[in-house]
Amino acid sequence: MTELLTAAQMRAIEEAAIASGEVTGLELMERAGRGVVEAIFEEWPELAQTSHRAVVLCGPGNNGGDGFVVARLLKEWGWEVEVFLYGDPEKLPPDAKVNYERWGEKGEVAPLIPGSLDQSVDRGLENAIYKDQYDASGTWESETNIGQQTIFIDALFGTGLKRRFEEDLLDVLKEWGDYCYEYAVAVDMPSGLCSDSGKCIGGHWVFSKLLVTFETPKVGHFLGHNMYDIKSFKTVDLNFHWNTDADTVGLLGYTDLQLDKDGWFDNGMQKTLRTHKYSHGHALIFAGGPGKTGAARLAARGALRIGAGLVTLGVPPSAQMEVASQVTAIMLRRVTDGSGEVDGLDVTLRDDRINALCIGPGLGIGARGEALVKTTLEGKRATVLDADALTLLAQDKALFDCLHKNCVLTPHGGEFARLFPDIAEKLNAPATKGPAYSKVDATREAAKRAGCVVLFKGPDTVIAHPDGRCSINSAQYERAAPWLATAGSGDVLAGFITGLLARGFDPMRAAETAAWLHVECARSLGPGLIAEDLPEELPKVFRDLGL
Ligand SMILES: NC(=O)C1=CN([C@@H]2O[C@H](COP(=O)(O)OP(=O)(O)OC[C@H]3O[C@@H](n4cnc5c(N)ncnc54)[C@H](O)[C@@H]3O)[C@@H](O)[C@H]2O)[C@@H](O)CC1
Ligand SMILES: [K+]
Repeated sequence: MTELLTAAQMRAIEEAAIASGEVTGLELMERAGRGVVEAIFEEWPELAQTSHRAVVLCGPGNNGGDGFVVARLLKEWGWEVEVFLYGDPEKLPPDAKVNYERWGEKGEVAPLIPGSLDQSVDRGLENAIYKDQYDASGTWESETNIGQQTIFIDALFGTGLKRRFEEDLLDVLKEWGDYCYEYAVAVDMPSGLCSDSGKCIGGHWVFSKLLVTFETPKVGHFLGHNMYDIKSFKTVDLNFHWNTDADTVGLLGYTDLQLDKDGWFDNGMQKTLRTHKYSHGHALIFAGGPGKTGAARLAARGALRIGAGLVTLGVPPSAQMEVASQVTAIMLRRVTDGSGEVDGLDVTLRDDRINALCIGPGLGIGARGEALVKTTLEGKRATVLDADALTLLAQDKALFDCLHKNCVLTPHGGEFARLFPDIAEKLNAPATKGPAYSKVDATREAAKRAGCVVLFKGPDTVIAHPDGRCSINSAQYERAAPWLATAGSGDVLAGFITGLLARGFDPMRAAETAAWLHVECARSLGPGLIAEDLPEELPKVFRDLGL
């Protein structure tokens, strides 16, 4: 799994490498700056053809130091380079100071103060390529795109951002935001955003198209939704040895899922020629009353498609006809209440082959729902609790206390806030200091309190285990799938997790694998997706994965 680091963890591994004598800080900075230049040419090969103009904004720390290296290397390529420094050059840290001086042999450094960017843009316009012409329809087009010859490098702040910007810097950055750039690069972080949480600490942040980070991405790169302007994300290898005992966060990727070509999934419950449907578990998913059964049916379809051997919908008698008219491969069983000889859940659960349950989608928050959640939790079987079940847990502390290690909670933001109001308050408080409390911190704290796996949904889904293990399933950058935010998509996710639990996955791995496949289905299908499509796309995704 790609390990995502916090600023403190990154600093620790860098300091260890320097202390071991393997590399100097100056060499790391040189590799970082060179990496940025290479990433620029890789991203925009057209820029390597001729010389261009670069505007580099350097900050008061080592991020600024990287900026001076980039400026020097671009100058050596024959580019026209303007460098601005925010802060006192005498106070630069040692390696940044060396690179400030090296740049000083090639060009000037202007202070970054309000107005300086406007003047720089004016200078750029003197050489602008004006495109005045008739377009195909005969309309006069006039376009002046400063981005056509200027590349902007944001090396103001990286992992060391600590507090809100002073007003003078805010003025400068608002000036920056007035222009639309075709070529804009964030060095390590978009300045203003926290590298641990992705939150805006500075009061404003710098927009870019390309983000270049170093050695391994930071946790904050994959949290929140502030980095929507970044179209491309690159990681430069700084080439030093490190490993860390710290609790790092994993970024989920295909190779982490141990999907196995011969057996679908390498988990001891593979689908092979020797197995039959009872080898792959039996999932029970509860439906709500009439007119509310769609959510559970979506979950059931998801559980079946992801490979549960059998899936049964537990329905109240009033909804039996509705559900029966809609399902075929999925079975149906009357479950009227938590207990009772006629249609009681306790009777259904006498069947030990039912090894995974899903409760919540469309369940309702009335007495039946509450009784079913209670009996479900008492059974201690692998269980996904979603939607209305989460509301019921939030309302009843005694019910919440019944959660056990085989549970998976799948809240979205609103449900999370109901279940863990104090944690959500910390998470949603305006960030004023770095590093800020993050969605990773919040999900870890929630998992510990609940004593089970918590999957906190979003384009930055965070999955945490009570023992501290944590991963992010990102639907950002090249995995962006905004069309996944559609009614019922969460029900399908709950069904995917349930299906994998039925197949014997442990709760953490079931949640991680399901979340990753859920995004893959959305990416495979593309815009126009509705929740019903997600389970139906799984066979294609499996096939594309070579399963
Ligand atoms: N960790 C690594 O392995 C490497 C880090 N490098 C670079 O070094 C960066 C981290 O350097 P630093 O720790 O010096 O951190 P930064 O350069 O991000 O900024 C720290 C400086 O900014 C000041 N500061 C923080 N918030 C401020 C605010 N709101 N207003 C004004 N000043 C503020 C701090 O007092 C400090 O002087 C990384 O992001 C990366 O760009 C690279 O040079 C190479 C290797
Ligand atoms: K930056």
